[in-house]
Amino acid sequence: MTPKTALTIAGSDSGGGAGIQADLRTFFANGVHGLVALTAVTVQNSLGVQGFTEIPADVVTAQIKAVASDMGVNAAKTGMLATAEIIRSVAKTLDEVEVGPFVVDPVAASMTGDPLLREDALEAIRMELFPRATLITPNLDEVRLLTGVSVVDAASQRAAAEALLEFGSRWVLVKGGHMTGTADCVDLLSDGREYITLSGPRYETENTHGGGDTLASAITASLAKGASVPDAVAAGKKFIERCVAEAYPLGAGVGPVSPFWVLGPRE
Ligand SMILES: Nc1ncnc2c1ncn2[C@@H]1O[C@H](COP(=O)(O)OP(=O)(O)OP(=O)(O)O)[C@@H](O)[C@H]1O
Ligand SMILES: Cc1ncc(COP(=O)(O)O)c(N)n1
Repeated sequence: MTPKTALTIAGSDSGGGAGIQADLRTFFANGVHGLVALTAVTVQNSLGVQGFTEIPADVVTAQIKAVASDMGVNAAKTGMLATAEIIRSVAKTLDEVEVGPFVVDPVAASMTGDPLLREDALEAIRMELFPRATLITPNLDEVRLLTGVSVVDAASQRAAAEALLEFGSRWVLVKGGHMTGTADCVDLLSDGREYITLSGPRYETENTHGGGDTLASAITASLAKGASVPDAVAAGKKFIERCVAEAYPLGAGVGPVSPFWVLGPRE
């Protein structure tokens, strides 16, 4: 049977832990066929991002149009978008082709602090993509950059969700992976009417490279299969928890979260 399809519009991670590599393996692990519009090639390992080259904007949009017109897209997500020009071109293309539910992960920098966007591009994501998004999934650094709100507890997490919804997405997920002083990892999902707290154990590990991408692509896979946003986010949270629990060291720096558990027990 032909599986549902999910499109990632994102960059490549030569270390294989984040970016399209994380998205494609998460799509596979969640039973959907992955489609790709590559935006940038990063030179990256466990220690950080040494540099990147962006793909010309017309080549990014041609990839989207090629797969959408022929194969159909049941849901789509964005990761690293690199430049304001790519963002504006993607936004225009989304008005011309059907991609189903649309998840925007406003990736601004790697977890090692290296920029993944040229200057002024985050503002373009806010202006051009948030109003078109079914769901946006910022982490706490991105929340601060976008709204000025520093999330330190449940009240400020809710204030951040309210401020982010002003930018026009239908739903927002304020991820709490980087919140300090909490025993659990608490993410907050809201559409302005419902406020849904997703709480799970915080695993002791340094190896969380690709965690944000993996969560957003697991959510996108569920949306492609027809789940509601709350159900897709709940399933994504369960998926990422298991991936963080089984994360492994690789290289001298930060290792990746692991989807290998889906293969069952191995030697
Ligand atoms: N140590 C942990 N244990 C369990 N879950 C975690 C842990 N760290 C992050 N998570 C979960 O992983 C998901 C990604 O959250 P996070 O806030 O880390 O996003 P991010 O900063 O975009 O990710 P990245 O690590 O890729 O930069 C969230 O659902 C969060 O609750
Ligand atoms: C190509 C690409 N896309 C996204 C990330 C963010 O992932 P992380 O925050 O885990 O470094 C990354 N490092 N590289």
